[in-house]
Amino acid sequence: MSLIQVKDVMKIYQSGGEQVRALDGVNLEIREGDFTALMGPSGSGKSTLLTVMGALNPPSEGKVIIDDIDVYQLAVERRADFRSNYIGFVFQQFQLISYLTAVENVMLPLAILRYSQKEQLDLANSVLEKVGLAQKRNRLPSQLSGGEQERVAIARAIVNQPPIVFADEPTGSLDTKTGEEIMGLFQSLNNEGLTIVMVTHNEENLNYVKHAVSVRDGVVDTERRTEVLGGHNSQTNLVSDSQAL
Ligand SMILES: Nc1ncnc2c1ncn2[C@@H]1O[C@H](COP(=O)(O)OP(=O)(O)OP(=O)(O)O)[C@@H](O)[C@H]1O
Repeated sequence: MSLIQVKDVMKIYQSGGEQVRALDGVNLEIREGDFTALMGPSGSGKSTLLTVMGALNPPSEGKVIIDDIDVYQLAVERRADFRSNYIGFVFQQFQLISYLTAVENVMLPLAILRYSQKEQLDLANSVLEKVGLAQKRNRLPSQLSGGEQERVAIARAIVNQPPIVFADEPTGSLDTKTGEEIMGLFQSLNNEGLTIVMVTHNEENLNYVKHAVSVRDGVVDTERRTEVLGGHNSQTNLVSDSQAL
């Protein structure tokens, strides 16, 4: 079933006196349970597409429909509520709050959604356990490695069980081995049903995804679907290479 539909999306930024056409007629469908990589050269529009899909960045033209909801038709406050319930974000620089511990960082989205203190703590602890950080829950971000900070950011993104996570270059600042561990974590979350859309420059990450989309000059250039065999993906399993929509 199609969970996210991007329909004829244009995004034009005003930069000084200039107009930058960051997205130029994008059509894309993300199915429920998909794990999609957005790849492409620097400046091609990947992050813009991610934020437009993530209900954070209104398109100049076109629509984004998530679970049959036309997200930019929602008033700003309702769109913020929608984001809180439907979408988790993981950014390359993690964006953890430096003076809060790991568990306090993970509790934040639940505090915003007005969960009780006990629910916040119980859910944050259980999700930190899931990402392998239960022992370090009381550390500040500065007392954690890059991979561990990434795990906290992932825990924070999934703590209120949104159906979708968007990640922008989540392995960009990690060494190869840590990057592989993080991709393995994303893959196991996807196997549990989480829909994930990820911007990445790293071709190795294609080993973990089900669907790769190439973005060039603000358009979706090609799409490839991978077939998952026994829970493991391989680039050799690419089964189709079709022109996008
Ligand atoms: N807020 C903004 N104002 C003006 N121009 C912008 C803004 N954000 C992005 N752009 C421009 O839009 C185009 C697409 O940028 P975007 O960040 O989406 O590309 P990207 O593919 O994610 O790049 P990278 O891989 O380098 O992160 C670029 O030309 C960029 O300079």
